[in-house]
Amino acid sequence: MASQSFVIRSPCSSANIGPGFDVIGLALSMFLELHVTVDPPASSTENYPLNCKITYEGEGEDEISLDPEVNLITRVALYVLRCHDQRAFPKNTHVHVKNPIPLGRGLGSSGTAVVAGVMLGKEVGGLHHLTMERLFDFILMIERHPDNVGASLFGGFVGTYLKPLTPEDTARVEIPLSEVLPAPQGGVDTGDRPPEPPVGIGHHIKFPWAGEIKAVAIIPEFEVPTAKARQVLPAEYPRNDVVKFFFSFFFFWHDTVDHCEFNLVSGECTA
Ligand SMILES: Nc1ncnc2c1ncn2[C@@H]1O[C@H](COP(=O)(O)OP(=O)(O)O)[C@@H](O)[C@H]1O
Ligand SMILES: N[C@@H](CCOP(=O)(O)O)C(=O)O
Repeated sequence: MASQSFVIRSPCSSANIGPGFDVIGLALSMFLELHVTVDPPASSTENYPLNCKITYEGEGEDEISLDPEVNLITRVALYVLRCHDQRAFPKNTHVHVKNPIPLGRGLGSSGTAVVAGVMLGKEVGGLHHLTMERLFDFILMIERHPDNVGASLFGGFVGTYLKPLTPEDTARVEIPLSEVLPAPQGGVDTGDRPPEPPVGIGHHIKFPWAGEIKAVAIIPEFEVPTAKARQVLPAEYPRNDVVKFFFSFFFFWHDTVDHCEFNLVSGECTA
């Protein structure tokens, strides 16, 4: 393999927008960047686990692991690689992460990292046949709320939902995350092939965004993990609240989506 270098940029996102809970996401113009070099000549004497050296600057630099078996980005890349019978990164892979996105504060940093991870797996693995839709399947095996990841992958203002799966596929995707992402194993590779995603887990629709509306993010000085934030939500909602929800969706749609004709049959949205 010839040496190569490239940059992957993945935008952060805001989700749970208004009434679009777990459905609508918006990509924002702040990007996680992976500066990747793959330099296979045998000249290097350095040996990194799984052939991958990670360096990191920016938000989270004191807490994010540089071990490729632990780091979320490289674990996701390894998931994609191992589904294609590549057990490790190509020799002498260097991933330099530049991250301006605050962690655990509502800008979808984990979804952005997962999207960057599948892109990394695709590029270093030479897996050029993987379409954006197929990459979405891999992402949805890891992150089951499609809104943030849909926006980070496809860009812009995006509606997403998970498609109903057959009972067999439902059984296949209901698997612990640890069986999808290679767990830290102290350098021992079990050789297991991880479960591949069924085809077409999710669907997305791109909406035209009304250009007059600008996004302003207010970032708190404390972190709240998304999983913990969700625990305060009630399991059921009174009917009045549900009616208000649909009402607000109607106005949200009218005000936010610029001149969009939504075709309920095709799922297409045309400006
Ligand atoms: N650039 C990154 N590299 C590695 N892991 C990351 C990165 N960004 C986020 N993560 C992981 O995602 C976690 C934050 O996820 P989460 O609680 O869902 O918050 P957010 O709303 O920012 O997505 C971090 O604690 C870290 O484990
Ligand atoms: N619907 C998503 C929204 C989470 O947003 P985040 O920015 O806090 O990651 C989910 O619950 O995962």
